[in-house]
Amino acid sequence: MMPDPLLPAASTPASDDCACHGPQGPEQTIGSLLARLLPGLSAVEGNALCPLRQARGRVLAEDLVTDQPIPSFRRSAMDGYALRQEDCPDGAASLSLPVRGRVAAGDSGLGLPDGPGAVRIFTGAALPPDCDRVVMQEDCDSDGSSVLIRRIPAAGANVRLPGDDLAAGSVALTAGTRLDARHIACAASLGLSHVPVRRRLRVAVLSTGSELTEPGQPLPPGAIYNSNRFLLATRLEDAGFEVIDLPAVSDDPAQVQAALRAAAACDAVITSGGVSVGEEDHVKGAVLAVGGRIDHWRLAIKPGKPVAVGALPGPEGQETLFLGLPGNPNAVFVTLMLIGLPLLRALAGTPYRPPLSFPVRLTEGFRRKTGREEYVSVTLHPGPDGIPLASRSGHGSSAQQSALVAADALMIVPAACGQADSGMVFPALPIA
Ligand SMILES: Nc1nc2c(c(=O)[nH]1)N[C@H]1C(S)=C(S)[C@@H](COP(=O)(O)OP(=O)(O)OC[C@H]3O[C@@H](n4cnc5c(N)ncnc54)[C@H](O)[C@@H]3O)O[C@H]1N2
Ligand code: MOO
Repeated sequence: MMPDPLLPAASTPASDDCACHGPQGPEQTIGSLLARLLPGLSAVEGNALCPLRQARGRVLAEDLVTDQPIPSFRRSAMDGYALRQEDCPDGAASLSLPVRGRVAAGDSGLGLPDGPGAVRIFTGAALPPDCDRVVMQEDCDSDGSSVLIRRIPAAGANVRLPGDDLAAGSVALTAGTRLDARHIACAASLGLSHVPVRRRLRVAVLSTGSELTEPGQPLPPGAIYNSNRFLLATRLEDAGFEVIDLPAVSDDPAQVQAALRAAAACDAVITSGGVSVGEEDHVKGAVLAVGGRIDHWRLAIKPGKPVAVGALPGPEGQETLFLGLPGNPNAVFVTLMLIGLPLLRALAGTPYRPPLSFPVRLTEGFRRKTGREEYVSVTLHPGPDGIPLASRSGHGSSAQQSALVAADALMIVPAACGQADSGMVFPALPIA
C-alpha cells in the first residue's frame, strides 16, 4: 500500500499506538495522534483574491500555473557581446569583430546587419535573433567600434532560454503553500497582482486559572502573571492565523463553559491549563457540558502529557476543533508546536509536513524516567565534527520558562532511554 502523504512518517497502527498505560488510560505518541486526526480535517471554506503586498502568511487556495514560459524570451546572462555562430570559427584562439549594434535590458530584439559583427549587450537584454551566444566583457578588449574576443564562447554560452526558470504550463506555486517573500515574488514574476487565498483561520485563545493576573496589574499573593495567553497569541499570529484573544477565566465550571460556548464560533479553540486530573481542572468537563466531545487525552511526551483534543458544537451546527493544552508554559510551547500547529495548518489548507530534525551531541549526561519521549530545551554550540554540541538550558521542568527562553532547539530523547549519556547523539528540532 502506498503511504498516505498526509500521515506522519512515524505513525503506528491504531491498535498498538499506546506508548504507556497510566491509571487514566493509554497515552499516545505524537505520530499516532496526528495520524488519527489529520485525515479527518479539511480546509476551511471561503477563498478570496488578495493583493500581493497583503498576501504574506496567507495560504494559496489554488495551484498557480504559468501560461507563458518564464523567461518568455532569450536573454543575456552577462554584460558583454552577443555573437553569431558563423562568426565564431571552431578552434580559433581569438577573434576580432566590428561592434554593429547595442542592446540593453528593456530594448526590443535587434538583428545584426549582414556581414561579421558583434552586438554590445547587457544582462537581461533580449538576445538578437541571429545570435546564439554571449561573451563576457572580461574576456574582451574593445575601443567601442571593434572588439577583440580573447576566449571564444561555446554555442549557448551565457544565454538564458525561454522557460529556463519555468516551462509554459508548469505549476509555479502549489495550492496549500503558505506564502512568504519567495512565493509572493514568484507570483509577481508571473505578472499576477492578486493571488487566490484561503480565508484566514480564526483561532480563539482562552487561558484558564484562578491564579492568573494580566501583566501590568499588581500581583496578589498566590497569583502569577498570565504568560500563556501571550505565548499562544503570538505564536498563532506568527503562523498566519487570526487570533481571537479572550480574557482569562477562573477555575470555575460555569465561567469556562460560557467562554467555550462563545469561542466555538471560531474555527478552532485552544485553551491552556485546567486539563489535568485535579478537582480544579474543569476544562474537559466544560467541553462535555456544552455538548462537545473529547476524542483524545494524554500524550506520551514530556513536557505536555495532558493534552485534550476534541470538538465543540459551533453556532451553525458545525464542529469546532478543540485543543486543551496543559498550563505549564513549556508544555504549551511544545504541544502547540508538535500537535496544535499541524492540526491548525491542516484546517487552514496547508498539507502536513513532518518537522525536519538535525543531529546534536549531548555535552552532559542526565538520568530520566522512561515511558515518554522528551523534548529537552538545549543551547547549541559548534562541534568539532560538524555535529552541534547541545547543553540543557534548564533542569527539565515544564514550568521553567527561562530554559525555553535560552534554548536554540528541542532535543528529542526517545521514550525508552533512561540514561542520556554525554556524547550521545539525538535528533533535535529548531525552535524558530
Ligand atoms: N496528579 C497529577 N497531577 C498532575 C499531573 C498528573 O498526571 N497527575 N500532570 C502534571 C503535568 S505533566 C502538567 S503539564 C500539569 C498540567 O495541568 P493543567 O493543564 O491542569 O494545568 P494547571 O494545573 O492549570 O497549570 C499547571 C501550571 O501552569 C501554570 N499556568 C497555568 N496557566 C498559566 C498561564 N496562562 N500562564 C502561565 N502559567 C500558567 C499554573 O499556575 C500551574 O503552575 O499538571 C500536572 N499535575
Ligand atoms: O506535561 Mo507536564 O508539561 O510534563 O509538566
